[in-house]
Amino acid sequence: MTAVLHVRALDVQGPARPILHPLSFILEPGKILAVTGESGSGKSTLALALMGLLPPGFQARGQIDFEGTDLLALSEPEWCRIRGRKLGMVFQEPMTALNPTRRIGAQIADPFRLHTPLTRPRIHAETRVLMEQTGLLDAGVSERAYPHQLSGGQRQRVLLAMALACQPSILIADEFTTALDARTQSAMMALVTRYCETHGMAVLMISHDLGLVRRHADQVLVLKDGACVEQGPTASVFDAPAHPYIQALLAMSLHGAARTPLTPLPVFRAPA
Ligand SMILES: Nc1ncnc2c1ncn2[C@@H]1O[C@H](COP(=O)(O)OP(=O)(O)OP(=O)(O)O)[C@@H](O)[C@H]1O
Repeated sequence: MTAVLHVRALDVQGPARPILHPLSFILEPGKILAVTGESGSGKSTLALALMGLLPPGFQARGQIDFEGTDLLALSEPEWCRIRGRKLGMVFQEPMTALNPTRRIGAQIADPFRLHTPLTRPRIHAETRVLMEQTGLLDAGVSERAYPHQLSGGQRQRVLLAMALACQPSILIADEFTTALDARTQSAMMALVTRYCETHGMAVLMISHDLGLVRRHADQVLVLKDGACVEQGPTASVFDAPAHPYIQALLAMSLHGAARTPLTPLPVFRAPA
């Protein structure tokens, strides 16, 4: 199958040190690639690099080939034409990603206004469809609500609605179900999977939740200290993990941290 995104030897240098060591992978249409690894392993940095949103002082090198264009060579105006239209992203922190001073209906409508020629009544109708698909209408959330009037999970749904609005070729979802209860999490994953099946959307899903990864991802990439330690089809990575790091992550997720002896972090050590 032809890749929708081909990442070759992508690395990210931070202000003081390398954050991501060279990574290569592909995203296939209609498939989900999960990126997992411990906190600080570089998952969000990878997502931000793919969206051209690295913080100041960070530098990405390598190649991110999307529809014959190297994204790393794009100017900011070129990025603005692609972000939100071809590449959708759901960020980890919904409160910082939403504008607190604007009603959520207007924010969900933004991608239509920015990237499509739809008329105002059509935009309004499409906004309602997205609110219905993401369960916001059923939860009694009004288009006129402000972000602070919503729960964390509802705000996460608003971000998903915005990301899906233009039926992107790629969705980058950074821990987007972490704030959701199990039932809502599975409804959101069902919606994402439906977009994969019906629109051929490819997904890069960042998650600590190995159960979620196992249930939904086609491929897995495991990061440790900014380097890829294992990647491949989900069944192979879970059933026969080659690297001791993923073996340890799986053991902890299966048996629970309480049964796994952990080295205490220096900050929690009792004074001598
Ligand atoms: N703005 C920044 N300036 C300097 N270092 C940063 C900055 N943002 C992230 N880092 C560092 O980059 C590394 C990777 O961080 P990143 O947020 O990508 O990890 P992560 O795997 O997404 O973690 P988490 O699961 O906790 O979100 C960490 O060591 C972090 O301290």
